Amino acid sequence: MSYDNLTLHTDKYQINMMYAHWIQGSKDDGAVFEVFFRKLPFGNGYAVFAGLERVVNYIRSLRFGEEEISYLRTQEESYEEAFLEELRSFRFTGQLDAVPEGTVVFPNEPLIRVEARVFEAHLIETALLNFVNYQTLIATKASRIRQVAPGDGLLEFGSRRAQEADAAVWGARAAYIAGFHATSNLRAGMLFGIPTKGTHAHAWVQGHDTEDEAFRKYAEALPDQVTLLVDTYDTLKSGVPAAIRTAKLLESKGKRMNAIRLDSGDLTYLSRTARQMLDDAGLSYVQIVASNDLDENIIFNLKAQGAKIDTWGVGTQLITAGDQPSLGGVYKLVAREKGGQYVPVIKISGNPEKVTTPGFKSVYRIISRETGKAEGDYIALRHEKLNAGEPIKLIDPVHSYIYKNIADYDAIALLQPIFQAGELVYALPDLSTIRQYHEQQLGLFWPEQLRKLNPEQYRVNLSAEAWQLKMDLIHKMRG
Ligand SMILES: Nc1ncnc2c1ncn2[C@@H]1O[C@H](COP(=O)(O)OP(=O)(O)OP(=O)(O)O)[C@@H](O)[C@H]1O
Ligand SMILES: O=P(O)(O)OC[C@H]1O[C@H](OP(=O)(O)OP(=O)(O)O)[C@H](O)[C@@H]1O
Ligand SMILES: O=C(O)c1cccnc1
Repeated sequence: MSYDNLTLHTDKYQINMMYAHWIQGSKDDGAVFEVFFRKLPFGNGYAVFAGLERVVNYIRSLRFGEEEISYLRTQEESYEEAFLEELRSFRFTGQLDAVPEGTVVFPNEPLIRVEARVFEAHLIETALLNFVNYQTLIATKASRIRQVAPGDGLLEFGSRRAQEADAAVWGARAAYIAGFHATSNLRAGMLFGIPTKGTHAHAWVQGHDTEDEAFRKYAEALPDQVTLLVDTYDTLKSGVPAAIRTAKLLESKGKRMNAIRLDSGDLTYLSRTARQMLDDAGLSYVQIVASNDLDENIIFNLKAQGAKIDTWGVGTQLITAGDQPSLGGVYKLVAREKGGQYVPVIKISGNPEKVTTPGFKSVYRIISRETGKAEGDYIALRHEKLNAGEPIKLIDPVHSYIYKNIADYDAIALLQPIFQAGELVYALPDLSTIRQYHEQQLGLFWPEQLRKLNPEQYRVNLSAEAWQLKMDLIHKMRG
């Protein structure tokens, strides 16, 4: 059995719908789907889009092999052999547009747009959402952590607590995009080129007769990498003094110890006292790393309390997005081919926030030329042309009485072509480029929109035409 083929990483209902389209002869009809989420996680004011690289790899390697076909045969008696046969030559032949990874994104705007044969478009829903929901969630969590410790070192330590191996490595990557500096996971480092870092565990200290011996042996083995975990027995009475002795030993060999790590207790008190002890010993260059179930709220509080911590090791709460472990991204049909033309479709809900916005759409970030800041995102129908300089009206999609006119702006198209006619046309940027791009993205927004608590809402707006289409379809379907 191969663990690597993700083609059946889909919900059975997708294959059922593909089969039903195949039966009724509509499998080649075009369909347009959009990926978007409705609500920002963690009460944050923005999200950080991630997951595209995985989506690209997935789309490129979609294949129903012998194993997949044989398995499907056992799962549904109705599936005719000719259908299974058709799957053998299945390839993604459609168009996929997406916002680049690292883009700051908001609710209800298309992050990925898929235009493909309905046969193909159905299959990929589950995997696309799986990748994008998780990675965007973790990048957003990492971004919040970064916001509270902008000048400090941030290490991703989550692998052991992650929801399995894929989450560990793709989560480490998402955290790096959003500003973490390194991961402890070597596979993530190898796969993606993320810098790696590591200290040592309590087991190293427990595995020796004394803390002094443990620290000395460790320092002898890795003299240029010495960060010592000082809380195994008693942080201030034995750990820090033993670390100081080890640092002095290193100094006598012309080396400098990197840091100590605190992993329990009151991190403010311990870090302040340890800082003083290190400074008094002439070791002001030795830094302090802290870990222990940290998240953005604890780090914010520790900093407010005056903790003297240079680097934060963050595991569980980051990699599992502990306070909100899923992003509710969805994949919705917005247009379908009928008689050779695309017609817009809508999904109506009693909850106005959940009514989808129909039609084949584009999304632009409207940047004020005066301030250089983003004024709002603007969703328009594909055929609408934005002529820079011509005033546009930004209408709130739910409350149409909320609008603003804007004239002096630049409009940046957020969706980039990734696949055209099934061919990859996008050069995947390397990770450091994505990270820099994310940093630039943050510069487009005001601090009020980026703050962690009760941020100012950034608006995603509809064009007048897109808004009218939505109203017309609501009235039509309500009949
Ligand atoms: N000064 C502080 N203010 C707020 N939170 C803190 C402070 N110091 C530590 N914390 C956090 O409080 C929690 C304390 O964890 P816990 O109750 O498990 O204690 P511990 O000292 O880690 O004990 P253990 O030895 O079991 O690991 C951790 O999430 C830690 O990051
Ligand atoms: O607390 P997190 O944010 O999840 O960060 C990762 C944790 O993993 C390690 O603890 P663990 O008890 O697993 O092993 P150890 O013996 O190395 O401390 C490390 O010491 C951190 O406390
Ligand atoms: O290197 C470390 O200190 C580390 C790595 C993983 C988890 N906790 C700590």
